[in-house]
Amino acid sequence: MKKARTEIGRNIEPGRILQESDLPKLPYLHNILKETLRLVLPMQGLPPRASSADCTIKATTSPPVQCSSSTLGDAARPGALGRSRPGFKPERFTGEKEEGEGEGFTNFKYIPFGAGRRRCPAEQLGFRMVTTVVGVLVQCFDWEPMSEEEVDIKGLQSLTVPKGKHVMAKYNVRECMVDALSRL
Ligand code: HEM
Repeated sequence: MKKARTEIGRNIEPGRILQESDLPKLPYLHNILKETLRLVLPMQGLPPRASSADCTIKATTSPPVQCSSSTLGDAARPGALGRSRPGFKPERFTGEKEEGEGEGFTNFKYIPFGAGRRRCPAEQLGFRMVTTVVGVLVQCFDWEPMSEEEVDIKGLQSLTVPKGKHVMAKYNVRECMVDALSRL
């Protein structure tokens, strides 16, 4: 949060609430969202797929088949960027590369929006909406957890993944943003 706030402070004029058009200036904030989606997928399963004709992949042909839903949670398989890599580290999406990581995380190692033809058509929209909201919350308010307990990130089983346990936090409007917020 401190790093995001520093980035916002450096790039947005004092007292102005950030907006969507500022996002290109806030790459660290964007990386926070990417890292969050790596660790906690809002949608765990993909809709089931069925092929309507024979399908040949590398010399193996299979007949039309209904595939069960593959889970995005499989992103935790070896070599992928899933939860097997612990720790919250937005920097992994920038220059600091670990083995197998890098620009864009290709080879299906990072697929919170699915992959292929049916991938989420609103990836850009979703990212921009959520990044703007999180950016404004960080810019305008001081946040404190209500307890020292580690946040339980487990979600409930469902198509999207509502949190099992709500996160309780206290917030205060930051002095420097009072005017801007009162003009809304
Ligand atoms: C952070 C936000 C979002 C995430 C993580 C997300 C994730 C996903 C995933 C994993 C899929 C399944 C892809 C597949 O089957 O391969 C999907 C599909 C889809 N999403 Fe999103 N999504 C997000 C936001 C949105 C928003 C804001 C919209 C609409 C305004 C949207 C519209 C759709 C639609 C229409 C599909 C079905 C695409 C198809 O079957 O061809 N999504 N999304």
